[in-house]
Amino acid sequence: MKISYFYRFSFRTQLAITFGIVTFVVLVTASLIFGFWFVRLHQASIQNELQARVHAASELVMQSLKDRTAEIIDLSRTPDLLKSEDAIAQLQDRMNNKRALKSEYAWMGVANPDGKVITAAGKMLLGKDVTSRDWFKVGRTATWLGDVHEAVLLSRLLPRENENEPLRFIDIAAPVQNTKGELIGVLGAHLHWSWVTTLAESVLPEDASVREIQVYILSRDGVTLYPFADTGKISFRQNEDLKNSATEIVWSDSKAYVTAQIGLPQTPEQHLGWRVVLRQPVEVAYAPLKTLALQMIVLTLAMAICAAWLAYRVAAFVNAPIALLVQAVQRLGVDTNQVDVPKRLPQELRTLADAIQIASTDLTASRQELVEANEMLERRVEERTRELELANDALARQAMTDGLTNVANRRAFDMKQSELHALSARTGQAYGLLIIDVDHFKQVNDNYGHHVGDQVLAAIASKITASIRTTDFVARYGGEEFAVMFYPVTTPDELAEVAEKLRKNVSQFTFSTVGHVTISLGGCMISGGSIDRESGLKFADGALYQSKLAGRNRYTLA
Ligand SMILES: Nc1nc2c(ncn2[C@@H]2O[C@H](COP(=O)(O)OP(=O)(O)OP(=O)(O)O)[C@@H](O)[C@H]2O)c(=O)[nH]1
Repeated sequence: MKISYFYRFSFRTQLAITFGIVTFVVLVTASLIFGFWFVRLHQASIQNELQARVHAASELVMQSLKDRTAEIIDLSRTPDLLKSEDAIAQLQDRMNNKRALKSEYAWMGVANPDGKVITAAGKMLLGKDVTSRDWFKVGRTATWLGDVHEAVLLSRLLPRENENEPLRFIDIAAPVQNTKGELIGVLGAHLHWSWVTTLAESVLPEDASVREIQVYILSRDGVTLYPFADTGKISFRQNEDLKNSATEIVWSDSKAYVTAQIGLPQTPEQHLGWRVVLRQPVEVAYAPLKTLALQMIVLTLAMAICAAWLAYRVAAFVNAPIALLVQAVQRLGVDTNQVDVPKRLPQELRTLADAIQIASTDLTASRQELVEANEMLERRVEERTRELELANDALARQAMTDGLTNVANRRAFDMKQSELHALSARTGQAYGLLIIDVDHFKQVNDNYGHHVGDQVLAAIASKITASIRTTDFVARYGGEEFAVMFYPVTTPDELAEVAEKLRKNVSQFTFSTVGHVTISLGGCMISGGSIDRESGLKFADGALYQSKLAGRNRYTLA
């Protein structure tokens, strides 16, 4: 995993992964060390057990051979053993008893110096010539313990213990001498080889067959003496040193065995050179280790899972105050209220929390100031906007209003007429237009001054406005001229009625300083769909002119 990729995880996950990996490595390392140590211990234990057993087997065989040899020596040195017929008969009784009590004795007897058997247990081989037998040859001069060999003379006389196996013995012999030290006979005994092998096998554990532990007896040359089935077939001597310790050895069957061996100690009476060996197949001996390894793997995995869970919990625990601080910092940018940071924190985080608390306090105060400043600014903008709107309205009104008479000016008239003209064209209903001119106004100016003239114009405008409906429109059309428009007009009578009403109201009004003033009017009904706006104005102007010509203070309709 790339480091940069690692940093994409949350802090908690990073902690969990780190704790998890460390714990896992420690667990696996500990398991490997413990496992290796335990394997070595177990292997040593198995090897030690086999070595102890093979040692016991060797001791037992050697001690038993010693005992039997001692018995033969003891018997051979019995005074007057062959002195008389009675002594020989007694010897036979003793040999009979010994053979009856100790089944390992297959045969026991005495041959005279010429090699003829003169007495024997069970009278076996009595009178037979044994001069060619090794036990007799060596036993003439010294105590002798011979190596295992197949029965020759006795093979027909004794039953076989195992049909598949020849009858085999080991021989013990000792010279029998008279008081002068002259040889008078050789005492010999044949011991069943099976007795030796049974002794060796007696050290095996009860479950030896299950554990496939086998005992071997090898000759000095490494040839298998026991078990008979493997005689001459199995050996390991070619490749291995002969040492009295347990080790793993590949035998001639190409299989590895835990092998414990010990050489039979040699004594003055015996130079057999046998080697007792115990072996157990490695895969069987160490089978429990496989189970143990499996158990350890399962245990390690279980512990790793527990450790991972624990790491996740520990990471959560360690990360909890940091997560709270992160939340507090996130709220700094969102909450308008002051942020409360957690109180119970480690020393380092406490310092950080204090800094966040101070920042929150400052931020809240700054935010409050900002809100207030913003509100004030908004209020001022609203005020200014309202003032601007009022000023704009005033300006708009001013632009459309005649300053002297306070009614609409000529521009406003033009716009209104265009509007009404279009409306009329769309609806098909006519609008009325009256153009009003003050009669002999020049004289007012001339007689009373321009200022009084202005007052008269303002008063006439006021009078006109008061005489028409609020929905009607009045404008100062020119110097001393006014115009009135109303919509809709259906008959000329309606137009005439308004014209007359205006004329009458003005003429009947008494103006200060000036007294009575009259007006002349010219009007027409304009249908927007029939004529254009300018043509309508010309018609009204023409009618006004007619009113002037006709003597003034009247109205004319075009
Ligand atoms: N005081 C004053 N006089 C104005 C104003 N505008 C125009 N006049 C005067 O109004 C007079 C109009 O005179 P004329 O056009 O000759 O007409 P009249 O004297 O009214 O005579 P008739 O219209 O023929 O009845 C002029 O003397 C203009 O100076 C104004 O705003 N104030």
